[in-house]
Amino acid sequence: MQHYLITGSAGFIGSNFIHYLLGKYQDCQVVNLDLLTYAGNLANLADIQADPRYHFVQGNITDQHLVEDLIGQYQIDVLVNFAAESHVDRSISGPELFFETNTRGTWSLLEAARKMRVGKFVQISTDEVYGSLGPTGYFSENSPLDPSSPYSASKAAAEMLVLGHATTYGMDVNITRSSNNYGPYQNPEKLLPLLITNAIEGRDLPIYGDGQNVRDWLYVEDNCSAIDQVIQQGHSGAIYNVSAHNERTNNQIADLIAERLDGKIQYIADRPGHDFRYALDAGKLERELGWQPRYEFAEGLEKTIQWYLDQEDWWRQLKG
Ligand SMILES: Cc1cn([C@H]2C[C@H](O)[C@@H](COP(=O)(O)OP(=O)(O)O[C@H]3O[C@H](C)C(=O)[C@H](O)[C@H]3O)O2)c(=O)[nH]c1=O
Repeated sequence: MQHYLITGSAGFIGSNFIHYLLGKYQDCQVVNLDLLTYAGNLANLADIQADPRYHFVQGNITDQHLVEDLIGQYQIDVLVNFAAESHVDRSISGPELFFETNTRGTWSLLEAARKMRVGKFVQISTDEVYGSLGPTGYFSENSPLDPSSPYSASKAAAEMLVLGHATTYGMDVNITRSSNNYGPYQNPEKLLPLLITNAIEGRDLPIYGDGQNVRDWLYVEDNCSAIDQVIQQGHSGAIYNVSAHNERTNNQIADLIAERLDGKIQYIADRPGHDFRYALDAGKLERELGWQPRYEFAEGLEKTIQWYLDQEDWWRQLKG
């Protein structure tokens, strides 16, 4: 039986991952450590709060003593770090918190995991650590890191700390770098849920600059299956890109949503330092671990739109 400490699991990808784990493994214990910032929402986990395999603790990943206590108390063998400030626009207006949570926080977790001899440490990272691509080509795990924003720089720095602990202390670590996730429970500050919910509300769909920027979209459940596979089979020290090869311009995304929900696009000022294109080569994950995404983009998008249509109470509270 595996005992997981999963940080930041009241957020988007973390809460989806807990649902995935509890659905797949009858025999596991899951501790969710989450600070409950604006991005954490226990409503995401309401359906499992009484599950005896699940335990929630409110706290900060920078609190190393708390993390050490939890590791000891729950005999944790796998620590998965989802906890992060994740919104690029917020990192531009308030960068310090991104350093504190994403970089300092990862440091505290690593130190706690090292001292308490956790078996496996998995760092959830992002394709944004590579920076921006031109119109062609793909990032592989060997591409140089060239982050553009305080957010991506804080995540790249965190990765270096993880690798340093692996090399120096022999810790068993993995890093996953996924492309843009979408699906249920994503905060409507992010592009896809923002456009969907704005369209439902009859508001314009804001697109930065000329809308030609490209993102590589991954249905969140596919990211969860990839992370699970990395935990179970990932080679010690390895980094894995995670992508379903669904590149779309922001204009294409906005057009699809505008058409489906009768919305109107409005072009607005561009994001400073806006990366032009992300596109990942996920061949290593596919070849070494046999991972494949399950969802085509059209199916994932329709499921996502339907979820937001069905869950108005959930997102209206967040949009305030
Ligand atoms: C909020 C917003 C965004 N955009 C554009 C900016 C990007 O080109 C694209 C997606 O933006 P979003 O902020 O949703 O996501 P990214 O900046 O690509 O970053 C996201 O995906 C990576 C992998 C992470 O690691 C980040 O944590 C996650 O936030 O839409 C607009 O055109 N209008 C808007 O109102």
